[in-house]
Parts: sequence; structure tokens; C-alpha cells
Amino acid sequence: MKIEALLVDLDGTLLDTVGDFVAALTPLAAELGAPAPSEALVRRLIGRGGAQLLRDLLAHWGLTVQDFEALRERYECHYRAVNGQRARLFEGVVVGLEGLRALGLRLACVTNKPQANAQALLERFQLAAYFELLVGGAQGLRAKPAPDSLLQACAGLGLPPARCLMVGDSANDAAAARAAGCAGVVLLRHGYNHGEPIEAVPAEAHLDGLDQLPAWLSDRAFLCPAAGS
Ligand SMILES: O=C(O)COP(=O)(O)O
Ligand SMILES: [Mg+2]
Repeated sequence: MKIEALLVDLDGTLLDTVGDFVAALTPLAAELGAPAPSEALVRRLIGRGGAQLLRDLLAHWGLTVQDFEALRERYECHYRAVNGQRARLFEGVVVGLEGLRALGLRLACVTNKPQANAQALLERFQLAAYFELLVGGAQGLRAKPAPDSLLQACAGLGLPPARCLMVGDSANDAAAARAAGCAGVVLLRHGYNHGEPIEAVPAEAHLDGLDQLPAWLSDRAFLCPAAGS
């Protein structure tokens, strides 16, 4: 088995976006009369998409709202206004993407973040050119840990999931990769995993950063595409 493409998560994998989430949630909390969420709390909640994040936060505050959809829309509006302003690239991302490209691997970005926000982030951080396609959160696509967005990315690449390896930062990425039938999953240690140690999530590898991935792949002939093939 050799892999031909990587499906790469966004939040917690390419970009540290926790500051954007806090900035979007702070005015929403004020509207609801709830305390501003701390960065540590938000870090534990990121990764299952915006709707789940809001449900988890409401549960944390002990609040219920009559019109959840309206709340979600207000949150998305706050988020769009701050998207990227506090985000930063994780160390090793560009070196890692360059190395993966040099190995001849095709890249797709697969995130629970709404498509437009994800696209804007890839452009803002000059990452867009590395990716053949981006599958973000959209209506009709169940968020990871469901396999929907990964399957859509594989279809877009024209590859069976067994030729694709998922790279992410959370148990959701691992579960989505298994459910989609991907070749495996590599997890990075610098992201968000709901407050749990990432090492507890079974994976083909746990790495400190994306810059370690090309060498890890090169050491495994079954995962590395034959040069020039
Ligand atoms: O939960 C989100 O909104 C984003 O999460 P992801 O980029 O790690 O999939
Ligand atoms: Mg993530």
C-alpha cells in the first residue's frame, strides 16, 4: 500500500486559532450574560465544528437558548469579523508542506471550520497554493468525527481513501480517518484534543510538528510514493 495524498486538518494542525475563537465568543457571551470564556476552556472545546462548540459552551454555562440557529448565526458573524486576526502558524508548517510537496504527495485541507473562513485563512497565511482542494464545514456535510468531509476530499482528488493519510490534532480526526477507510492517521502534539493527551489516541504516529512528517514518511516505503511514479 502506498499513499498518494494527505488530508490535512486546519485548526490545531496548521494554525493555532484559539485566539480567534476566544475573540468571537467573547461578545456572544456578553450578549448571553455569561462570563467571557477563557482560552483554556475554548482550547478544550475546539475541533467538532462551530455548532458543537456552542452546544458545549451553553452546557458549560448551564444555559439554554430558544433559537439555537439564530445564536449560531450570530456566532458565525462574530467569527467572520475576527477570522485570522489572532491566528498564527505553528512552527514547522511551511517546512513540512514543502517537504511533503517534494515527496510528490498531493494535499487536501479538511476542516470542520466553515469553508469561507478556512479559505480566507489559507490565503492569509499563504498556504492556499499547497492544497489542491479544501473541504470545510458545509450544510449537508456532517462534521468530523463523521467521515463525510474526508470522503468528499478523496472524491475530489479522485483517490480511494486507502490511498490517503489523515494528518490532524484530535481524536475526531482519527475517528473520521478510520470511518472513511483512510490508510491511517498521524497526529500532531501541538493542537487541541479536548484536554486529553493526544498520545492516548491510537495513530500511526504522534509527531511534534509537520516538519517531522516528510522524514517519517520517507522512512516507511509502504507509505511513501515511489519517486516519479
Ligand atoms: O471545530 C472547528 O471549527 C475546526 O476544527 P478543525 O479545523 O480542527 O477541523
Ligand atoms: Mg483540528
